[in-house]
Amino acid sequence: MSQAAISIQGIRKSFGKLQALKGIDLEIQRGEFFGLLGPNGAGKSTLISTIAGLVVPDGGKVEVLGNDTVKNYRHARRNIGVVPQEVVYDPFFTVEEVIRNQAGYFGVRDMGGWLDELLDALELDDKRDANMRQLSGGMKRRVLIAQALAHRPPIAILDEPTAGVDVELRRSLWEFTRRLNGEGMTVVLTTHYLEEAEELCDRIAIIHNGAVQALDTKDALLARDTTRSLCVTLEDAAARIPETLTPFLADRDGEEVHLRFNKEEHSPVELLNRFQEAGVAVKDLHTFSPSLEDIFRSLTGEHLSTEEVS
Ligand SMILES: Nc1ncnc2c1ncn2[C@@H]1O[C@H](COP(=O)(O)OP(=O)(O)OP(=O)(O)O)[C@@H](O)[C@H]1O
Repeated sequence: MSQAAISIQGIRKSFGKLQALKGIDLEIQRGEFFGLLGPNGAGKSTLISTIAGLVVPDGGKVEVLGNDTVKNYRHARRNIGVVPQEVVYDPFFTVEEVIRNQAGYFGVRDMGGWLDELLDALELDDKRDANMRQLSGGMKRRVLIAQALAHRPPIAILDEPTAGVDVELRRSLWEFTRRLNGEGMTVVLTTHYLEEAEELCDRIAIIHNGAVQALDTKDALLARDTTRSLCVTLEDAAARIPETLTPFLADRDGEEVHLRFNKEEHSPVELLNRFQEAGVAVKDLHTFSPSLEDIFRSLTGEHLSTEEVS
């Protein structure tokens, strides 16, 4: 079957005068690990809510495995598990009850071994009888993920699942989502962590001001920027930069010199030779390529990361 997992066609949504989504077209294929990136207020959560049928668009339509999210809400909704950004929970239930209730809501009475698998993968085994209010913030977040996946949907949508989560848990969540994706689940992830998108996603849509600014594979996005950097450490901190290299000079701090060049026109070896020709000795060097953060910044003019990834 060639049907897309999620087909988004011309979605528009305004809140009063604010146009949150200005006509979004996206097709997410089955089995993809898809990243939705954008700065705060770009429209990512509104788009996710539209896919989940929680927001009715002003125009356009979304289909989940061929089911229209408005006309055929129940079928569309059953095929997705949404992990919301906000941690909302019922304080009166235990972890196991919360997960079972959610499965029941989608008509799954017998979770079989899936409950244990979820609890194990999310490291919640010893918390299965704990009351939700007894859990730490990170644990509650893990329960939200288990809850969203309780009915074993073919598509998982994770809205910043690792925001505020410690490094170790973040790693284990990455592993788990990667495993689910490897088993055939389509995963859509919104994140502020470019490191996360770079590591996990096959294709990435960059959303800014309610519109798709770029949509491509991660590798193609990274290849768009042909700028490269060469950083050298000079033997002599007072040495003059050869004139042939001054057009490339991005920064200098004593013996540390940062050169920026276009890889299609120049090479690091050529630039190093220019030092040698001018008799300036180089004691160390390294090169680096632009990151998704650089590409993101050049497309949107904004930084994506609001927190440090430690
Ligand atoms: N229910 C609402 N009523 C009014 N304005 C809203 C509502 N929901 C979202 N908005 C506005 O729509 C725009 C897009 O918001 P949205 O939450 O979709 O962005 P986002 O990309 O998910 O941002 P973040 O990364 O901060 O979560 C924002 O300007 C937001 O203030």
